[in-house]
Amino acid sequence: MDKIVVRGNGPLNGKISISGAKNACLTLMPATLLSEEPLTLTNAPRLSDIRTMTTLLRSLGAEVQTMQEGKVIAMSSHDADNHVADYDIVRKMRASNLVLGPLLARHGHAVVSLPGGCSIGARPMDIHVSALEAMGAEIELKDGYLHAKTSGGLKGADITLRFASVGATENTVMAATLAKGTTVLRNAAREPEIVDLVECLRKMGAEIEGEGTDTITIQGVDRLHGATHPVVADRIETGTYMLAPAIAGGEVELIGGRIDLLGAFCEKLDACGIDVTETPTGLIVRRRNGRVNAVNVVTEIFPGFPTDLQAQMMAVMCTAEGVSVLEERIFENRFMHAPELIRMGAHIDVHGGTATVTGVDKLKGAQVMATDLRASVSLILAALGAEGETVVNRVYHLDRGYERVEDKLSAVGAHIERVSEDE
Ligand SMILES: CC(=O)N[C@H]1[C@@H](OP(=O)(O)OP(=O)(O)OC[C@H]2O[C@@H](n3ccc(=O)[nH]c3=O)[C@H](O)[C@@H]2O)O[C@H](CO)[C@@H](O)[C@@H]1O
Ligand SMILES: C=C(OP(=O)(O)O)C(=O)O
Repeated sequence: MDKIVVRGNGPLNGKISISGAKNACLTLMPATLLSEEPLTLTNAPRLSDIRTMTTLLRSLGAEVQTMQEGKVIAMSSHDADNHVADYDIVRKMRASNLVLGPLLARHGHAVVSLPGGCSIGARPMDIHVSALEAMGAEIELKDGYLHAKTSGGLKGADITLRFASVGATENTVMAATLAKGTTVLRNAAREPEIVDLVECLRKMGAEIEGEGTDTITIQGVDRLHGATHPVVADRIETGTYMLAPAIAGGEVELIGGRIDLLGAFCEKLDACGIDVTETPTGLIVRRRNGRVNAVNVVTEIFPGFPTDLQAQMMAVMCTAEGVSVLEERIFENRFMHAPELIRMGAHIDVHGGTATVTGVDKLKGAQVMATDLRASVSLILAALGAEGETVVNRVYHLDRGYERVEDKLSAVGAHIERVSEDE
C-alpha cells in the first residue's frame, strides 16, 4: 500500500488545475443506464472511485470506454440480462447505490447490494427506498440485497424526503425521468452535483424543473436519448487546495475553481483572514497575515458549509490564533482525523458531534493513518505547515477522490512524494 511523505517547507506559489467532480461523475455515470444511446462525459476525474463505477456498470452490461487518459468516458447501455449490483463491487463504494433508480426505471426491476456503513457513519438507504416505494416500487431486503420491482412501471408521485439526502435525491430524480406522469420531489437536496446531473438528464431529453431548489418537478418521458456532458468542477477539491496556502502561506491560483459553488466556505475563509479573488480562469487564494484566526464551523446541507471540507478546515484550525468549535451535523462519526492530528501536536477535544480545537504555533511531523478520504487529505494539509516529516499511511482512501495529489501540490512547491510499499 502506498504512503505519502510530506516535509513542511513554507510558502506555496503557482497554479493548480481543478478536476471534474468525483461526486458529480459518480451520479452522471449511472444515468447511462436510463438510455440505450451513448452518454459521453468529458472532464471526468481520474480516480479509483470512477474505475469502481466503471466496473459496476460493465457488470450490468454497459459498454464503458475511457479515452484521453480517463478524462473522457463514453458509455452505452443496451438491454442487458444482469440487473444485479454485486456486493463485491458495492461494498467498495457507497455511490454504487446510484444504479438502483436507473435500473428500476428502465427495466422494472433491480437487485442492489446494500452498501452498508463506512468509517464516517451508518449511512442507511431508507430515504431512497421510501421515495422509490412512493413511485410504486416494491422493495424488500433479502440476503443483504435490496430487491426492487414494479408492476407496470414507476408512477409519478408527490414525495417529501424526511431529510435532503444527496443520493436519495439523485436516485429519485433519475427514476422519475422514465416514470408515468409527474413527480414532485420536496425537501430535495440542492447540491451543485445534483444540478449537474439534471443538466445532463435534460440534454438526454428529460423534463425537469427546480434543480438547485428544494422542490424538483420531473415530468416522466417514454425514453431518453444520448448526450455529451462536461462534469462540473470539483468544489471539494477546490476547497481543499484553497486551504493549502492558508496553512503553508504563499499564493495559489486554482484554475477552474468556482467561488459560486463554495459560498459558505468562502465566508469562513474571509473570517479566518484568507483572501479569495476571482480571476478569468479560476480563483487566487492567499493568507492575509502570518497566522489565520480561529472560526467556528457547523456542517450543513448545501448551501451550508460542506461536511466534505470539515476535516480539511480542522487541519487549518490546528494552528489558528484562538479556539474554534467544529460541529459535524451530517455524519455521526466524522472526526477520525482528530486523533491523527493530535499525533502531530494539535490540541483537539472531541465530544459527540463537536470538536474544540485550540490553535498551537506549529504542528510537528509524525507517522499518521488515513482513515477516510477527507481525513487523508486533511493530514496532508496539516503536514504542509508542520515542522519535519509526516508520513501519511494507507492512502488508498485518498486515491478515491484526489487525482494526482502529489503532482498538483509539488507543482506549487510542496515537498511531497508517494512511496510504494515495495520501494
Ligand atoms: C458520492 C457522493 O455524492 N457522496 C456525497 C453524498 O453522499 P450521500 O449521498 O451518501 O449523502 P446523503 O446526503 O445521502 O447523507 C447525508 C446523511 O443522511 C443520512 N441518510 C442518507 C440516506 C438515507 O436513505 N438515510 C439516511 O439516514 C446519511 O446516513 C447521512 O447521515 O453527500 C454527502 C453529504 O453532502 C457527501 O458527504 C458525500 O461526499
Ligand atoms: C464521503 C465522501 O464520499 P462517499 O459518499 O463516496 O463515501 C466524500 O467524497 O467525502
